[in-house]
Amino acid sequence: MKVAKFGGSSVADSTQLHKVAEIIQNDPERKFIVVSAPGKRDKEDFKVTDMLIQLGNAYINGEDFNKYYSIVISRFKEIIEGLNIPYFILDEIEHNIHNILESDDTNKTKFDAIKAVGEDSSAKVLSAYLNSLGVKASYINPKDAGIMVSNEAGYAEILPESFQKIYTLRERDGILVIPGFFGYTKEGQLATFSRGGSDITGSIIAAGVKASLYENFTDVDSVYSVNPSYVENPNEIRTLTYREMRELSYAGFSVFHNEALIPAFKEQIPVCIKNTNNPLYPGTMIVAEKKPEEKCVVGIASDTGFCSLYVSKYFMNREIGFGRKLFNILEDEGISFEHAPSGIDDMSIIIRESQLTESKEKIILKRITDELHPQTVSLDRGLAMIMIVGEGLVRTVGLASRAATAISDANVNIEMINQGSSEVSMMFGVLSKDLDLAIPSLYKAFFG
Ligand SMILES: Nc1ncnc2c1ncn2[C@@H]1O[C@H](COP(=O)(O)OP(=O)(O)O)[C@@H](O)[C@H]1O
Ligand SMILES: N[C@@H](CC(=O)OP(=O)(O)O)C(=O)O
Repeated sequence: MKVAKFGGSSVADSTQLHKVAEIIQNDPERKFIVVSAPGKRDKEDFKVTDMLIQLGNAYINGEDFNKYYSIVISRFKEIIEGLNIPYFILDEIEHNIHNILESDDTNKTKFDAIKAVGEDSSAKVLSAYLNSLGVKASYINPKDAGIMVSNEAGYAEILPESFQKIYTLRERDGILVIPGFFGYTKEGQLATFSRGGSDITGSIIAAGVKASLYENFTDVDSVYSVNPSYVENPNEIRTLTYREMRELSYAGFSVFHNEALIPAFKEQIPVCIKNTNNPLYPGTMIVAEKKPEEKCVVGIASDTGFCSLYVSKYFMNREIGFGRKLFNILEDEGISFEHAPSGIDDMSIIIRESQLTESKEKIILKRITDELHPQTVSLDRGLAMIMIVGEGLVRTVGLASRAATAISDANVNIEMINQGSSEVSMMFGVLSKDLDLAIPSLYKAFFG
């Protein structure tokens, strides 16, 4: 039995949904179908989830939300008409939105429930469409499927007790269409995963039902060695290990959510990234182990929006508890960190900029100055992280120098290097504005 997840681009309109139905019917093993909310139909288009977020924000701020409501409803109206399925589904979608807004829930819960309307509606639409084609299919709400999550709206995590119930879905008749992106807390409240979280639902279902394969259908033929927005026709990756894909998706390969690999990895379910627009193409397999390859680097990922908190103090290495006190300050202020390279007298902590408002920055710098008495403490914004990833990395001589040469060939200054903490990746920090130069140069050095 397989799980097939169809992303926003695959359910963006009725033409895409025709393809989805054909893919489902072409393989009787495709029993568990997970869907996202309708995504962009072209570059200028909007994602339904973004409109729902605008709707939720407008509602909470007491502003007029009708503009966003109409956009969402007209998108589903177009899809329902294009598929020629019963019109009452549109009424159901409208009722759902009104019920959420008029409920007694807190604004936080209502907001998450509104965010999930896109996925929930997509699943209802697809199961009705499959029925109209004579295929036995039913919509399954995540509560009914057993997806129980932690009480962290917008960042929910799966609870381990979910998997036993999910396994029982195997006994149900026909195709099960499950909305991605959300689950329910023990108290019965809806909570969404982080953005892009339908990939996580697909992986949870695949692990729960012990699927033979988790197929993730998107709009590209494969995972490429570099984000295709930086390089034309980049190298296609045929096979990746879970470790490689997790590092790459964490560092910016948005094609697959980095948290989505964990449930599949725990149950050793192979994952295949495939193209809804070219379903016979083999795609990219993600597996536990692969044969050693000639090329030790499989991909170069990058992401912007980081800052570096730099602290220096003589004899930092000998001051017992210095690191703990520094991290305690961050913990107290509710800040998580990404990397923390350190030296004898220095430590840099890489943090996502979105976490540090100007007032938070002031508080943290003052507390470090007052409580740790460093020589220097400063914060540099506008950083990008580049991650070079490959299983063979630790065994290959001269890789760091090849990468550093490629970056300097592009006339880009390296702000930071972090190698050694992960066996499969090497990290370089550069200024965000230099990414357009550094990435093509690195790509040329390793794949050109
Ligand atoms: N290394 C990469 N390989 C393939 N696609 C990538 C990579 N990095 C970023 N992407 C982007 O990921 C997109 C697919 O992910 P996403 O937009 O989330 O799809 P979906 O709508 O199917 O969920 C691609 O269109 C591509 O622009
Ligand atoms: N619709 C949600 C969840 C998701 O996974 O979407 P997509 O498959 O389009 O990345 C979002 O936009 O975050």
